[in-house]
Amino acid sequence: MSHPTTALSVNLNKVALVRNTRHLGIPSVPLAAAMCLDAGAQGITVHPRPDERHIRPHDVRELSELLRRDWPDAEFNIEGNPFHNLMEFVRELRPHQATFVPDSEDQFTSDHGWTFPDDAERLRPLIEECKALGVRVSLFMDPAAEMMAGAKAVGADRVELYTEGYAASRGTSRAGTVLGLYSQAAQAAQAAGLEVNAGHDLSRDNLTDFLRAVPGVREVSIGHAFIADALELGYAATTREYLRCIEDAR
Ligand SMILES: CC(=O)[C@@H](O)[C@H](O)COP(=O)(O)O
Ligand SMILES: NCC(=O)COP(=O)(O)O
Repeated sequence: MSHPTTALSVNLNKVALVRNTRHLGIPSVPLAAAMCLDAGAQGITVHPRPDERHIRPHDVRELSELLRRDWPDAEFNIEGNPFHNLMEFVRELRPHQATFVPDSEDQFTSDHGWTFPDDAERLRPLIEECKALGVRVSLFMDPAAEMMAGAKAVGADRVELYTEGYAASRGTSRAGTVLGLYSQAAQAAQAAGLEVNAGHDLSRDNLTDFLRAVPGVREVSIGHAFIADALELGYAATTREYLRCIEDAR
């Protein structure tokens, strides 16, 4: 049985970060989205952090409108902490997917996932609200196989495996062991009835090996390395390169 291809969702945080360093409106976040989608990306991800260091509320609204109008088959994934500002965007814009991330307001970058059973009861009503609005819920998780049943029990549709640990292990003596943790976590999630996404520090150098080792990943959301590559190659060529990395894993 042929498995669905892993979707590429381009995270545009770092386009907004550069844009915010002048009052000129360039580089354009919507134009970056259009060029990546035109080149074949299946979705767009943003993480509108409360301090607005990069993606700002107007970016989220403009992208939601752009995708609805011009790219109805593309998915819009909004990431954030549901106890901070994420739910306002979910209620207003009803994206295809909300990715719950347990970041503090001033966090340098995302660096850990939810834990179960600790986080279950406070997450449950917000997950129920998202699903009642027709929004798929993905929980940002460390590769902990033992946590996946808890993620399912609280009502999540998907988990997003936090892949910084995988990226950092590449080229070390722990690489095989660490990759095995991700494979086990993905299998445990799928056995529990969850679908699996992945993201953080994925790149052209590490993506194919990850997808070959970790079965059935539905979506990878990639931003930092993608935008760094796009500074050299352009959005369209970079999108094609990442789609090739995904295809090479099939
Ligand atoms: C949740 C995650 O790992 C990333 O999607 C996150 O958006 C990165 O945030 P920064 O781009 O602010 O580092
Ligand atoms: N969820 C991961 C994401 O959207 C982008 O993470 P990164 O590629 O910027 O590390």
